[in-house]
Order: sequence, then C-alpha cells, then structure tokens
Amino acid sequence: MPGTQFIQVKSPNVIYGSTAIESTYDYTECNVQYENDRITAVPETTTYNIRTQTLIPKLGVMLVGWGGNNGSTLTAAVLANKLGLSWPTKEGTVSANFYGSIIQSSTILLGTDESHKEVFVPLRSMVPFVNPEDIVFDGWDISHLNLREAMRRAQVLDYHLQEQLADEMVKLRPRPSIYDSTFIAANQAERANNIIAGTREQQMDQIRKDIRDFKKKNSLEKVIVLWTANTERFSEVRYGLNDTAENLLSSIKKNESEVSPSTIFAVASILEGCAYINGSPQNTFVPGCIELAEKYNVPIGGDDFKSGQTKLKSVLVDFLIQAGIKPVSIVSYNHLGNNDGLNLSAPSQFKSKEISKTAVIDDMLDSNSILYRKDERPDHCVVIKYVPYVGDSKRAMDEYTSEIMMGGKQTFVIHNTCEDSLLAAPIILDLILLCEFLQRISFKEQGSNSYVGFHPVYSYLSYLLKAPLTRPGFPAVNSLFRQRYGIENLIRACVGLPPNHQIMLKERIRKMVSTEDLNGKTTENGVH
Ligand SMILES: NC(=O)c1ccc[n+]([C@@H]2O[C@H](COP(=O)([O-])OP(=O)(O)OC[C@H]3O[C@@H](n4cnc5c(N)ncnc54)[C@H](O)[C@@H]3O)[C@@H](O)[C@H]2O)c1
Ligand SMILES: O=P([O-])([O-])O[C@@H]1[C@@H](O)[C@H](O)[C@@H](O)[C@H](O)[C@@H]1O
Repeated sequence: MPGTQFIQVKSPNVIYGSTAIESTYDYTECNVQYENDRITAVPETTTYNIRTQTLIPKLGVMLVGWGGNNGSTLTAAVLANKLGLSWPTKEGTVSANFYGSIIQSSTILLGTDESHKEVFVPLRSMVPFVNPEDIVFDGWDISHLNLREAMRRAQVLDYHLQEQLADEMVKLRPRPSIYDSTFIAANQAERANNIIAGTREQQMDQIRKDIRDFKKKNSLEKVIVLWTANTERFSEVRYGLNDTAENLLSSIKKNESEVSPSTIFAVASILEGCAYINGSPQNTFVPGCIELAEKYNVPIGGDDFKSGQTKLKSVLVDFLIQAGIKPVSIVSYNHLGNNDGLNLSAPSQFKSKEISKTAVIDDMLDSNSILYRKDERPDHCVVIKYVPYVGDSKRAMDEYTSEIMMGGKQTFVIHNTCEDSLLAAPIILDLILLCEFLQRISFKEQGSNSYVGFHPVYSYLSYLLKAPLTRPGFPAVNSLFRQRYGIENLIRACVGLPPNHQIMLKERIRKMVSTEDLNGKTTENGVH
C-alpha cells in the first residue's frame, strides 16, 4: 500500500489548485412524500462546486480539563509521536502511534485495480489534514498540577514513556479555570486550587483573554477549544435565562448561577471566533448558545466522546435491527476507578452520563417499524460504579437479549475492558482534526455566485460522540457505520468521487462478450 503521499483523482470533476481543491459534484438525495397511505420517493440532484482549502493553518488547541486523564494522555501521546519515542514493556518494545484515530490510522476504499482487487488508502491521503505533531496545546484546569504531575496522577501511560516525556510535560501548566461546585460532584472540591475568581462575566472575559493571549504568543492562525473536563449536571433551560443568545449573554452579565462553567467556555470561544467541542454529556449547548454560534457562524460540536461501551452498542444494535432481529433487553454496566468515575459517582453527574448512554439507540429503534411499534423500546439499563482499584481501565459488561424467529431468544454477554483515556485520546484528536478540516470546505450551487460553509453545528463529528448535537430541526444519527460513511463520502465528494455504493456491477452483471468471442457468427444481442 502506498505511503501517505496524496492520492490524485484524474477526472474532469476535480482541479488541484495551489491553495484549494475544486470539485464538481452531483449530490443526489431522495425526498420522501406521503400521500394518504402511499409513500413516494422523489430523487433530487443538486450540482455543487466544492472548494476545499488546502493551506494548513498553524493550529492551537485549548483543552478545558487539560490536567485530566484524557487531556494529559492526549498531550503526551502527540508529544511521543512527535519525538518518535519507543519504550520497553514486559511484552517488548512499543513505539508511539495514533491507533484509534480514524484520520491517522484508518483507510478508505478508493476503488479496484485491473485485477479487480480493492485498493484501500490512508484516509488522510485523500485530502490534507493538520499534522497532529504540529498542534500547539494549552488549556485550563481547576487543578494546578503541571502536565508531568497530571500524567503521573492519571496512571495511564507506561513508566518508561512517562520518564522520557517528563522534561517536556513539566513545562506545561494549565491556566486557572472557572469552578462552580454546584455543577460537578462535591468530591472534586479538593482538586479545585487553580481558579479564576470573580463574576461569570469577569471569568468569561478572562477566558477570552487567555484565548487571545495563546493565539498571539504562538502566532496561531486557528484555535479550537475542547471540553474534556468533568461531567457537569444538566443546566436548567429556562425562558429568559438561556433560551436565546441575547438572554444567555444577559444572564452571564447578571451573574446568573444557572449558567454553567462549560457554557461560559462555549460562549467565550464563540465570541473569540473559535470552534468549541463538548466531550462530556452535559447540555452545554443550551438553545441560546446554539443561537450565538449561528449568529457568529462559529462551529460547535458535541456531546460526550463515543469511546468504548457505547461505541460498541452503536454497532451491535445497528447490526441486530438491520438483520431483522429485535433487541428487547440491553443492560450496560461498567465500573472504573479514575477521577471521571469518582465524579460520576454523584447522582446528578451520573444522570448526565445516563442520558447520553441511553439515547444512543433511539434512531435505530425508530428505523424499523416491523420490529417496534411507535415509541416501543427495549428494556435499557445503564449502570456505572466507582471502583478505585481498576483506575482508568474501565470494565464494561453488557448483556443484549433479542427476540429471534418463532419465539427464539438470542443473548450476547460481553466483557469489554476499555482503557478509557487511551480510547478517548484518539477520539479527541479526530474531533480536532475533523473540525479543523470542515472549516476549510465551502459549497456553491451551480449558477449561484457565492460559496457557503457548513452550518455551525458540525454533526459530521457524530461518529466520535455519544449524543450527537445536530442542527435544530434535524434528527441525530447514532449508527456508527452510517456516521462513518458520511465522513468518507464527504471526503470523496471533495475530490470529485461518487459515494461508495457497494453495488459492484463490474463483478455482478453477466459479461457482455463480443460476438466474435463466441463462434465467429454474429448473434443478435451478443449476450452469453
Ligand atoms: N473514555 C473516556 O475517558 C470518556 C468517554 C466519554 C466522555 N468522557 C468524558 O471526558 C471528561 C474527562 O474525562 P477524564 O477521564 O479525563 O476525567 P478526569 O477527571 O481525569 O479529567 C477531568 C479534568 O477536568 C478538570 N476540571 C473539572 N472541572 C473543570 C473546570 N470547570 N474547568 C477546568 N477543568 C476542570 C479536573 O480537575 C480534571 O483534571 C469527563 O467528563 C468524561 O465523562 C470520557
Ligand atoms: O464511552 P463509553 O465507554 O460508552 O462511556 C464511558 C462511561 O461508561 C464511563 O463510565 C466513563 O468512563 C466515560 O466517561 C465514558 O463516557
């Protein structure tokens, strides 16, 4: 398989310019109409000119919760790859890699060669992405530990790797952050020694100042802010508080206690023109925050990294229902011993996680009215327990029971050890790289004069998130492979390639042979 040199598409539908790839793409969707008891499908094709800027910006990433297990692990992993580190383990020498990142470690089906062999190429070789090793990291944490101490506290990475990274990681120290003890578990209070004092407006102004300072000090062209801090309880959504952008800004000015730290970070990022991604399950994006992002056209995405137990669920339930098998009972239990688990041991914070872990199958259930009556749901139970000894090595145990033909039952019992931060770190990296890439794409309908970008709610990030935030009025898709196909086929569209349809006619249509091949006589239709 070729290295990661860029794949060139040779077609009249794509031009590789010095600063952009310009493609012409026939986008076809199928509009469904209901007429009494009849359903009608009406295909509709729109031809777009797609422009993908190819100049890669100097990118800065500011992590909220930088000193946590995920934040310190991601920072360490990128640094280890940048330095090309290897380290001894009891199984032998391990080298730094980006396994678990679809952009860094997955491939895409490009087509078939002359021997009909399918050719897969690195996803990142189709269009330019930021090189993770060029990212400049910064961030905030309510804990004052530097990243070397945080990495040690996390107990995620091997000792010999930590030792090699220590001198660089010790230089990184999280900025003071916004702490509100009413939003995260009381058991987090002892960590909170690195805090911005003042009103919500003063705190937001400091966050905005931090972003500008980071950008200027590192001569950055683009900054993305990502929340990987602890799970907050849900904020109340209330008329006059956070239902509109204006009311949300006014509530911050009035120091309203129901405006969460995560929403303040989101507002600060949007006002600074920086994309904001929420890696936790709380409802950071209250309606007023979404409206603000739309008003300033600043990308937002969330919620809650899809890293382990739920990621598997979004595959298994999709497979079962698409196979015409009816899941009737799903029990997802896990225990973990990291600080996230400690925070989640509090009821209000667990509730946020329970919502995101439970809602992930709704779109799949609604997709099959043969198996499920409207609003019929399987028993679905989510349990999370805090067991300090296992640390970041979360132990997930699932039982899926389904009805099969003629009253039969099928039951899966799964034990799934999810190394939480080593699964989440590449997810966070992909959220950053994909979010940055999406900002470089614009569309022009043929015949119109101007190019437009994506709606600021980046639902392409859904593949990486348990509770996908979508544009108001549009449904969430949780099926993992449908989410992945959306990303793949967007990338193909950017270089003028049609979607991967999997019909494979070249193999499956009977071969039309020339009449000379048969018996020297001309037959009517030349068909074998
Ligand atoms: N596989 C996974 O690890 C996974 C998957 C999905 C979601 N998540 C979510 O990601 C988040 C981080 O997970 P983690 O394992 O790194 O947790 P962690 O507790 O190790 O790290 C969170 C960090 O955030 C800090 N923090 C808390 N409130 C803050 C604030 N207001 N401002 C700045 N910093 C703050 C804490 O001091 C801590 O260092 C959690 O919300 C978790 O639910 C994790
Ligand atoms: O992503 P996933 O493994 O389904 O869900 C996980 C939870 O089950 C777990 O308790 C916690 O470690 C993480 O925050 C993550 O959200």
